[in-house]
Amino acid sequence: MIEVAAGIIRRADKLLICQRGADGDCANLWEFPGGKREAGESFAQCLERECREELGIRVRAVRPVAETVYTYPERTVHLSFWEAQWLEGTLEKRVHAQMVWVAPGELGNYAFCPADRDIVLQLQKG
Ligand SMILES: Nc1nc2c([nH]c(=O)n2[C@H]2C[C@H](O)[C@@H](COP(=O)(O)OP(=O)(O)OP(=O)(O)O)O2)c(=O)[nH]1
Repeated sequence: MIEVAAGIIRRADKLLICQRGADGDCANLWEFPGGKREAGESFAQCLERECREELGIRVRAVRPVAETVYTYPERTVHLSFWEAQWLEGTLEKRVHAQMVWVAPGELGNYAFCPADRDIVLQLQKG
């Protein structure tokens, strides 16, 4: 099972969502930024590292908000979603096709990774 941490990062009542690139898993679909946990890392440390590496920002993982296990045709992922606080840095589009801030009510306009269905529904409720 692949373990992944993903962050719910808020700014002025909006959430940061990112579109995955055209190659690889969940190509072109939207996600919450994060990535695969490495050996010896907690989910919180993983999220903080991935945000540094992939977005160029420093965040603090504040609290876990949801857990999902989802089986794609090729693999099963265990996703740990965390509320994260932006500490410093400016967003840099290093790996994603797009990064946008959206109001929770607008999340339905984006095609998310299938594993994100429940967290998206939860966030839409506010
Ligand atoms: N980051 C993230 N990944 C998600 C979400 N939903 C979802 O199904 N995934 C899946 C897509 C991928 O199969 C996996 C994350 O792996 P990844 O390829 O982004 O991880 P990574 O940044 O560590 O990449 P790499 O080093 O393996 O290239 O989790 C989500 O909301 N955020």
